[in-house]
Amino acid sequence: MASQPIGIAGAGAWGTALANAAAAADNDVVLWMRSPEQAQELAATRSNERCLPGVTLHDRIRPTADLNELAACRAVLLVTPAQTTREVTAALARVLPSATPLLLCAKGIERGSGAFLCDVVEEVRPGAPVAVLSGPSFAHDVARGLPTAVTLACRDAALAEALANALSGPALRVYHRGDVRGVEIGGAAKNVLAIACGAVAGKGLGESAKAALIARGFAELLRFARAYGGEPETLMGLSGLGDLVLTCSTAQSRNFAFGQRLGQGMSVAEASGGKLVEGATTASALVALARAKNIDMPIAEAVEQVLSGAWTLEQAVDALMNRPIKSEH
Ligand SMILES: NC(=O)C1=CN([C@@H]2O[C@H](COP(=O)(O)OP(=O)(O)OC[C@H]3O[C@@H](n4cnc5c(N)ncnc54)[C@H](OP(=O)(O)O)[C@@H]3O)[C@@H](O)[C@H]2O)C=CC1
Ligand SMILES: O=C(CO)COP(=O)(O)O
Repeated sequence: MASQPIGIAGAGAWGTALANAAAAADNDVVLWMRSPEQAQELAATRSNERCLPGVTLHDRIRPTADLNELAACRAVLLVTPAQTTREVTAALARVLPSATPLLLCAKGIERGSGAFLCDVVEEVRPGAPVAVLSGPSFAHDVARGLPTAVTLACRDAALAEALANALSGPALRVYHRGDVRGVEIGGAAKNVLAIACGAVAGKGLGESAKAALIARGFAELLRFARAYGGEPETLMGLSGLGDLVLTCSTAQSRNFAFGQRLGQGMSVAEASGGKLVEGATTASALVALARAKNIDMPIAEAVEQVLSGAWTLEQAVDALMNRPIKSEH
């Protein structure tokens, strides 16, 4: 069992960084990507210059474009954008044994259905083990071997512990937990809130406003998680508060950088700079889920109104500042 490789589906920045971390944790790694040309290039150059420049692939990583090579893995990490979860899980379901655990590493909520990603995976692979890996972790930091700590959640406690041990290495500490819903909510929602923090930075509204947004954003996260079955303690940990603080603090985050460009006056269409901005695709689904249960999420609402073109940023700031004064908790 221990000699089976770890599989990674998706060789973007995060998939490649996790491949290096898993290899550093003494695993053979099969790194799958959809493009045969990219797989050949990674195998030949031992680097992924397009997605993670300047990082050398660990010797124990085998790049491939053949999905069948994941069939012999002891677990597969799904590291493609949130909105591709259904499609890629369906492709994996055709080749993986039903007992192979799938670890979701994307952060988002499915648009259209409003489904949490673990529910999407369970729908596509009924009865197969599913886990989620999330927390404050920039791909470049992990790939460079900088100290990082994340949370892995799985309803099967023994499996959560085994997977956390398998992936923990010299620079990556993986904590385990049973609260799958809480962990995935933290990762999905913090991206939306980080857009707001970026916009505050881009508009020059000051560090005090940013700190207020983080604290009030965290209150939104807690309310949402409670209503959808997440445990408050989970949200207070790495995958909630930890990732919210990281993503709201620096333009190293694509979500923050996107918000920052909006704040500087760029249009929604221009601001992503061609990069994956998960908060922008998840905002409408998050807000729809909040409205469905009457959860007060004014910051997420404001982000959604700006992204949909209903409000300008100035209107969003006015709306947030002119809410009725109330008790803090
Ligand atoms: N980057 C980071 O620091 C972190 C990212 N994450 C999360 O991980 C997820 C992926 O992010 P990241 O790796 O940075 O994104 P990237 O944009 O760097 O990479 C996305 C990868 O997914 C592949 N892909 C896209 N669509 C499909 C598809 N339909 N089928 C198969 N492969 C596909 C892309 O392949 P191709 O090149 O062929 O298009 C690319 O390799 C996101 O949800 C993100 O929030 C989580 C923690 C940290
Ligand atoms: O999730 C991340 C860090 O934990 C990466 O954030 P971005 O997608 O905003 O770059």
